[in-house]
Amino acid sequence: MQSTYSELLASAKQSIIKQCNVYQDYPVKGVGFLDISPIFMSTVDFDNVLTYWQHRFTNVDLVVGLEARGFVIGAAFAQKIGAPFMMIRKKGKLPGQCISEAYVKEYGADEFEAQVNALSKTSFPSDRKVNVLIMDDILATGGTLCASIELVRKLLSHNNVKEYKISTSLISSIKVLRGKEKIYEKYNDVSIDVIHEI
Ligand SMILES: O=P(O)(O)OC[C@H]1O[C@H](OP(=O)(O)OP(=O)(O)O)[C@H](O)[C@@H]1O
Ligand SMILES: Nc1ncnc2[nH]cnc12
Repeated sequence: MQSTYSELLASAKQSIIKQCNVYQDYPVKGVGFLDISPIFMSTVDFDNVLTYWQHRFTNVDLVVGLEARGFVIGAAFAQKIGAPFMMIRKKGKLPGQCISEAYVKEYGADEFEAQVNALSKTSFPSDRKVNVLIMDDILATGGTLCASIELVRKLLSHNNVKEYKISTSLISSIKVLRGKEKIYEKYNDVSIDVIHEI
């Protein structure tokens, strides 16, 4: 019998709790690092997460994965739902003309880039809003996600996509760091879906 939405969410949440580990004072003192990588070693647990997302997000026209852990998550989900996948990479990793956004994350500063022509060969629906899903593992301070949203908005504008909805999907978020609030303050039209908030 088909699982309900709440059963799928509960199953995904349990898989994350079961597989993910926290490392104190890594990579720097004061950071509680949430390591989600073990979930990729369990096809059952990883699929629980992907299956929840498959029911949570429909009509996804583009999946965007954030370097590096977001690549694993986003590419797997994009392939599962049959959607195109685009990488947002750290500065200096992408050839050709790029747009960039510098940002600060919980334990340092970084800069994202996206190729200007990344969407040039992709055809999007013209009879409804284009649904873009940005995927990553952790929402901590929100600096990373903010930068990725800015790049996606610029890319969509560059490709004359005027009607779109940007959704974001994370395995986990760290509530005390108020990353969600940072995003909602800057982008009130973006949705944030987190399976397991700690
Ligand atoms: O919410 P924030 O405070 O901005 O931090 C969240 C980001 O930090 C990590 O990326 P990081 O660039 O450290 O690493 P990775 O290359 O290992 O994914 C994580 O994967 C998120 O992308
Ligand atoms: N606490 C944390 N755990 C894992 N990844 C992170 N990226 C930023 N903060 C993090």
